[in-house]
Amino acid sequence: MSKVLVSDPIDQAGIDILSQVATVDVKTGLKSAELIEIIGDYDALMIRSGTRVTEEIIEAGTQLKIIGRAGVGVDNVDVPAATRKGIVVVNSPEGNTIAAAEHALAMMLSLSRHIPDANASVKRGEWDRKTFVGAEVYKKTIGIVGLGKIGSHVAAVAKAMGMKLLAYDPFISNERAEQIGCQLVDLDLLMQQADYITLHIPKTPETTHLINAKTLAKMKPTARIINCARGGIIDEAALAAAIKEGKIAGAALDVFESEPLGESDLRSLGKEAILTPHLGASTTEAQVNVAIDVAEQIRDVLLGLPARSAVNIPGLGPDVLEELKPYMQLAETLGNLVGQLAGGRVETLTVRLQGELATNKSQPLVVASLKGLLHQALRERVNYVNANIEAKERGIRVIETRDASVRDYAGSLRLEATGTLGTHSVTGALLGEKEIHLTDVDGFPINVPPSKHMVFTLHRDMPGIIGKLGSLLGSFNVNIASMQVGRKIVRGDAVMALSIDDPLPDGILAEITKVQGIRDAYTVTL
Ligand SMILES: NC(=O)C1=CN([C@@H]2O[C@H](COP(=O)(O)OP(=O)(O)OC[C@H]3O[C@@H](n4cnc5c(N)ncnc54)[C@H](O)[C@@H]3O)[C@@H](O)[C@H]2O)C=CC1
Ligand SMILES: O=C(O)CCC(=O)C(=O)O
Repeated sequence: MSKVLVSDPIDQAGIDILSQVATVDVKTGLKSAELIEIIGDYDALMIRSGTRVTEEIIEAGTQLKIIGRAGVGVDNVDVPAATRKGIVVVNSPEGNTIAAAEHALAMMLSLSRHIPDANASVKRGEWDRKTFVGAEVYKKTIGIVGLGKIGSHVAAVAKAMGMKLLAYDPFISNERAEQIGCQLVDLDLLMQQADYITLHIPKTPETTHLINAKTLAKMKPTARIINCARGGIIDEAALAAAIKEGKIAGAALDVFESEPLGESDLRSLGKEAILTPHLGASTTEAQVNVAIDVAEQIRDVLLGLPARSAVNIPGLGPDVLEELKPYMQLAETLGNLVGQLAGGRVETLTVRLQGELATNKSQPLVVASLKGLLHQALRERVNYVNANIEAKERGIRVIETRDASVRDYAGSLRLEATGTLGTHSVTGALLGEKEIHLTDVDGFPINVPPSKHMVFTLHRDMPGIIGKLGSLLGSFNVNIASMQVGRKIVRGDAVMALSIDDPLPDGILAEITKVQGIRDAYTVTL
């Protein structure tokens, strides 16, 4: 049975799902060295923001197949290191969207009405109404940095509260921003005009210290800034100084450069600053959502199925996966088949999306084709994560083409492999949405479902040849399950595809090619 390590607190709903397929150990608060010591025993690691998954941990995780982040940000995982090792990294892109957005909005209202400090003063026995005079958000301007899932929800609620919306997000179109009711502006203008600035961007090298002494200096003295995204996007020392010097009115922070927050100037600030201990996703609902979302993906990957929200599989989002899943299986099967027909080292793989398939994203199908192609060489070491890298390292050139005019089947996929031993091609389609059929081998039309063990021959279409091959296989006790011949012209060249019950015993392929009229023979195991 597989083993899963859960190294941060995760809702029981997730543990229950993992337990269906694995032994689950929950060990929270581990130091890095302790994690390195035990990670080698586990097939999967499930974390929240408390575990930093470094390259060292990934190197020590020799059995690891998947790292599941029960949340959005994967900045605490060395994703490139995981990708190099073929480890899938998944997250829960939407499970805590509402929780994080509501926390940011709660921070904005708390800041404008001094709720935390007013509450603390009443609890101390005071009744001070003058100190806590606040400001309304109605008709004020909110500047949203990052108009993704969380930023968009913040926008919708802020709009309903009567706020004017500005947004900075270089990756969002004006049309999308308009739909949300936001005016897209550059960061400078947003910093200058907003009364409340709220950050909803990932932490990347580009966003680290995006908000610094220089950008803070552009804010109005009455403006406040909220960070419920990631610590380190704001330069904390510069922020504390700006508040102390009265250059801005305040800040609310849920996330910090170093967590838990240690000694910091931020802690000495008064009611102008509100600090929470990374609570953005801490609602009962969000924790159930993310635990289920990520546990289901870990379960699927441990069962050999693809994950719906892998962050290190190019182009494979949940919607794409849903639509392309059966075609990915087709691509993988064809890749495996053409790789075996090609035999030697493959130098070029041409992936052609045909018919209706031509309008789809090609990247996931290319990755699946490469996974199949490399299967003979790498077995389970190749997966959707590292197939591209492995192909590149082997110098395999990938050419993607499309031909929407091919109409034999609704959608079909053609792979052509050129290598040291020549060129071979296979085409396949789905019948009844899921059933894979080979529709062409080396340019000869056929229509057979692939089976585990197959023999293909290239032969002359002439009387008696099928009988001779059948007798030969029979004499070696090889049972033929099905057989089909594909030809272009009568008595010309033809391809025969045979499904056999067991692997072809050693030495028989050479015997087959001795049959008069048979030029080439190949055996494959899929
Ligand atoms: N405090 C907490 O507990 C939580 C924090 N988060 C944080 O919130 C962040 C945002 O989450 P989502 O909205 O779900 O992500 P998302 O991916 O839907 O949206 C992020 C947006 O940021 C934009 N962006 C990227 N780089 C940018 C840049 N340099 N300047 C401006 N915009 C940029 C993207 O175009 C995208 O629209 C996450 O990356 C995570 O770090 C998420 C959940 C909970
Ligand atoms: O796991 C958590 O509580 C933090 C959530 C978070 O920061 C995220 O989802 O990016």
